[in-house]
Amino acid sequence: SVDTLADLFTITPSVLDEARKLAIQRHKQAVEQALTNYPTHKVVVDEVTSGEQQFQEYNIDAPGSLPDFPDILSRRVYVTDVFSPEECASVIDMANRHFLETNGGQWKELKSGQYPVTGFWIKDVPAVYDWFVKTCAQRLFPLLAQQFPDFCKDAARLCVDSAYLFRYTPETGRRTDIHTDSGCLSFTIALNEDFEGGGTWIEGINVDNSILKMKAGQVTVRPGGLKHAGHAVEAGERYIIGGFCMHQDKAEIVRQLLQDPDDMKMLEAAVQINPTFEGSYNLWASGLEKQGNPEKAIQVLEYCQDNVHPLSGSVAYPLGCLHYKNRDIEKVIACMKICLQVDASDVSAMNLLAEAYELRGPGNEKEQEGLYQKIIQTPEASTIDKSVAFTNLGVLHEGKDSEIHFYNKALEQSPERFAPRYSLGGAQASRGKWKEAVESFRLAIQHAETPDQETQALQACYKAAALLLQQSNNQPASREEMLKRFKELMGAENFDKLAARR
Ligand SMILES: O=C(O)CCC(=O)C(=O)O
Ligand SMILES: [Fe+2]
Repeated sequence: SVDTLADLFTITPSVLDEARKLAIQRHKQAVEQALTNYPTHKVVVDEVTSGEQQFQEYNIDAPGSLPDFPDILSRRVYVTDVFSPEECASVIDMANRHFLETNGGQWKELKSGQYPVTGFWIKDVPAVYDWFVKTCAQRLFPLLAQQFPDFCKDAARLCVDSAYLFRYTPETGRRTDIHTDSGCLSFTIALNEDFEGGGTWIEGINVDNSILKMKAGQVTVRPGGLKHAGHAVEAGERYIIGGFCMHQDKAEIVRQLLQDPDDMKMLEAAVQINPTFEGSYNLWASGLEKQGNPEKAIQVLEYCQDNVHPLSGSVAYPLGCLHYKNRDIEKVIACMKICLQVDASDVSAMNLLAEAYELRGPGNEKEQEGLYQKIIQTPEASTIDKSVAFTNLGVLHEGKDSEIHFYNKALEQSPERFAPRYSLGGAQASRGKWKEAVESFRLAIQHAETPDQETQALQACYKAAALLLQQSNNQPASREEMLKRFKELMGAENFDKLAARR
């Protein structure tokens, strides 16, 4: 590892100047796009009549810093009452009606990091959109300007980079991944409160469990660069609107430089310009790895972990993956433990941690078993995640009664997967259950995902069929008779396929 960032930098001061220019250019384009998407500047805004709005205020105490304007934007979160329950209900209603009319009532799915969430970009739903553009200009921008006066003196200079409405449910997406927003000022509107769980997790906020709860109609305003997540909903539906804003006249240099994941110089420039923002390092490191320089990628991430942010999943996860490729198992384990300390339901981290324990060899079965069980019980885990975990449990329980039970559970989760079908056949064969094994291998052939898997399953099927025939007390009288029986057992098509390969 390196002690100073200077040892990692390669770009010249003139490239740094270019970077700033490019970022300003991108910002201009982003503002233009923002005003096209959300023409808040065309809304007539009445003279401000009401007095100062009252806010509850929360401090943030976390490592690292905001990507842009860290000295001007205070790391604070503010909550206030804005909308009536009726107005909130009518927005939810507009959204539901839209999907009834356009998609049979079915909501669309968006991605948040490793998790799916149902919802939509506000600009794609006309009724909500009209209400939203007006509301931003007339009611929300003024709140942002009021709370961040050093950053924004004139609410009319704000614009919306992007905005979405999310509907979290336990079944269709209960949470978002931990992230920062695409804009330096954000607001979140709580549209309802009749659900369990939910709330916004915000790194380092001084409330219980770092989860901020709002009543319907309340709005949070905060710097978009704070790390946060929609916290898991346990029951019911939770509706929120998130809006990410920019100042038309103030370019977000670092965030803009991070837009192109392949432009290495610009990623390095982002780190040079604000080395205290942890979020640039993983993008730079990922570019370095793609360029064939994993050693330097590791140095970059380790520097960040040691000097900028010791508890960051977006650093620890890619760093752990790089260590995994080097078979540096103890370091993988340390990194994945950091991920799970930050986010106890990070399924990707559980999977990689379990693989690390497997590579560590005999004596680590308890840890693996614990992790696979945990994945199965984690609501965020996808059916594939769970199927893989059940399959791995089967492998861990090889030879025991539970082995077959676990493969069947894996198939219940995900009947399309090859691995549990093939493993099930193997488990039946090793118990001398040739007839069942032949059936399982036939299904495995059907579900092969690669030509190698197909060959593997064809051969296993043949072998099981042969052993089954051997057992039979009426042996085939002729070679023809024997071929016929093989074809019956394996399926003629499979038999021919295998014969053709020999
Ligand atoms: O669900 C929440 O409270 C947070 C959603 C979010 O990420 C945002 O509004 O930016
Ligand atoms: Fe967000």
